[in-house]
Amino acid sequence: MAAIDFSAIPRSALPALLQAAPKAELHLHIEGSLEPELMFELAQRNHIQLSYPDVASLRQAYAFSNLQSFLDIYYAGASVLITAADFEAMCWAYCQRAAADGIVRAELFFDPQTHTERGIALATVLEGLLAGIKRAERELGLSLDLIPCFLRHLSEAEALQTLQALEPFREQIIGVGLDSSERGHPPLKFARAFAAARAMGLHVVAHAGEEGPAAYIWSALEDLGVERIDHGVRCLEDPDLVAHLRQQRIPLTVCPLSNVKLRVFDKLQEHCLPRLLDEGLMVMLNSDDPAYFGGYLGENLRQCFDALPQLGAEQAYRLLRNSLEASFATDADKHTWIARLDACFLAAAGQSSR
Ligand SMILES: Nc1ncnc2[nH]cnc12
Ligand SMILES: [Zn+2]
Repeated sequence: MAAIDFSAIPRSALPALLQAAPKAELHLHIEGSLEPELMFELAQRNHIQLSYPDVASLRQAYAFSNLQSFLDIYYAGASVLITAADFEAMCWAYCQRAAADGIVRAELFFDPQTHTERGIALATVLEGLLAGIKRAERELGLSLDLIPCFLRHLSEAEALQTLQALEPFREQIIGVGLDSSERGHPPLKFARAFAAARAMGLHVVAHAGEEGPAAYIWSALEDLGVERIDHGVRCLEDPDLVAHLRQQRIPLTVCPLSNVKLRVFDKLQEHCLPRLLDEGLMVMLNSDDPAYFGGYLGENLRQCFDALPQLGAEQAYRLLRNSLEASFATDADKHTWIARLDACFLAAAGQSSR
């Protein structure tokens, strides 16, 4: 392949290119894709009373001061999910939006304990999500996999019980993650649960360095053995960590609109994304909880390229390519998608693909 001449791609061409080019989403909580309209529909169907009278007032409540203020509302929202059909509807709705954004691969987080604690069987959750996934693979041509996450505000014993409950579904998941309230819950707390997951041959990832310090990123790498860091934006506070992340090519699944909504950064213009790219880190964009944070992956890309004039065609290519490379898809699939990505950028630069 000819080297892509990024200087030949004008900034005005980027929105269409970012939209059309193949990309992966690696940090998406499927419960965070539950839009208020569907939430109210499911609440009515399941005879559940929400704390807000209508969609408009619920949306108004989406003004968060930090991660915990969001999580309180997010867990309450998930309480409308009761039957497999509910999980399927939520999953299918996300997949349609993902396909419209040019996503070819998505690795979906879900929180088993958020549902089992309410008496919903893990089998029901998985039956619904897998039905949505199968439909999206068939009708939209997406490549999808599931990553259950342990809730870090709960104990390690509960994480181990959850892992045990997941064992019958081993072939339906590709990895495990760690999410929920970060501060006060260092990764080390889950060292045995992650060792057990690795022993099952599962991929392992963890949220770290979103609100928590750079030390939590080190701990996720060293104590849990994670392959990717979810968020990780606070790595910049530790130059040794930045050097390590660069040398080891550890992916950081960065979520800019989430970071602004949860007040990690005051505004997108102040987001550290350009610095992370300048440091040569393997970053890509993700939507995290798009129904709550004001946009899906396409919107994250659009708003970042609008707000950050330092980003151009080369950075756009890097972000998309990193997303595909950092995925847990097969090498053959990654190769196919990267060839398509290259063809998109070569065409935009007016170069031939051959
Ligand atoms: N951004 C986030 N951080 C931690 N836990 C989460 N669960 C859902 N979204 C999350
Ligand atoms: Zn997240």
